[in-house]
Amino acid sequence: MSTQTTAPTGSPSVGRKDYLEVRDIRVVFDGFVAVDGVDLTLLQGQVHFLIGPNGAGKTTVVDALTGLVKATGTAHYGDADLLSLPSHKIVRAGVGRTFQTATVFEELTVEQNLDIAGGVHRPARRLLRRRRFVSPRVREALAVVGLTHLADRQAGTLSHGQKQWLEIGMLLVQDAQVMLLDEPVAGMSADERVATGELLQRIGTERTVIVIEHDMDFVRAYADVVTVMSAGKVLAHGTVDEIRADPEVQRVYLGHTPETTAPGGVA
Ligand SMILES: Nc1ncnc2c1ncn2[C@@H]1O[C@H](COP(=O)(O)OP(=O)(O)OP(=O)(O)O)[C@@H](O)[C@H]1O
Repeated sequence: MSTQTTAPTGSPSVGRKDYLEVRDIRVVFDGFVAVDGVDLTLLQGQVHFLIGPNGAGKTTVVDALTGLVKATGTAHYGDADLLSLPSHKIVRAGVGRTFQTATVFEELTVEQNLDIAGGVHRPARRLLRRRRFVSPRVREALAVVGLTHLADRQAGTLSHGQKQWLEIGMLLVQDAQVMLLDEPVAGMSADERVATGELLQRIGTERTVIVIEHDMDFVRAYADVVTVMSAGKVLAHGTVDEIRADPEVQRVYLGHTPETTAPGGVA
């Protein structure tokens, strides 16, 4: 298990797509500093968790990396600095995200949702054309997220967990190599959590997966590496055991070790 915090040495970061290097990212809302000089090195092949108390700035970091809020600093991925790109170009660069509330098209089937998500790489005129076959990419995504048997089901009828898996499937068909997932297991049943953790591990072997999470049992079970944020800054970074042993982390969690904290309070 690696807790590397710097980019791999020996080759320049430009052009490399096996890690995302965030340096000195800063987001200010009307004078309020929500993210205050955050550095992150997110390596391919690891499931990376971002935890921290409510309001720590976790979602704002993800919003900045996906073009939803303006930020200063840099976020190098391949040839691109994500902070200088509009959202649609960030998607095309291979970076995708999910939201706390699933954003699937409820009236369409699971397969149609996946097909539309794959459209980010298809010309508009072909997007409008009705497809008579299931593309291999959609078929593979259905299998990876375990929704093959529900391909023809209307997305609005899926369970909360199944919608989250559909969203992850949509990132797969977009060929997102960096996936930023905002509290994917919130509201899931115990079985769905296990299935989701295993899914993250499967897809994380070949991608860079970053998960914002409050559920410490889930973090402990599936994290390769954890970054703790507090008040807009990175407080600690390491394995789950290293994080739990960190006195600063314990202090921020109001005198508790993170795993004793009630869900919905501090992560
Ligand atoms: N659009 C905005 N305008 C003003 N303030 C904002 C905006 N978005 C977030 N904030 C503030 O920035 C801070 C960080 O919020 P953020 O949602 O990133 O925290 P978080 O760590 O994701 O919290 P949670 O775990 O509760 O989702 C909070 O104080 C929040 O109120």
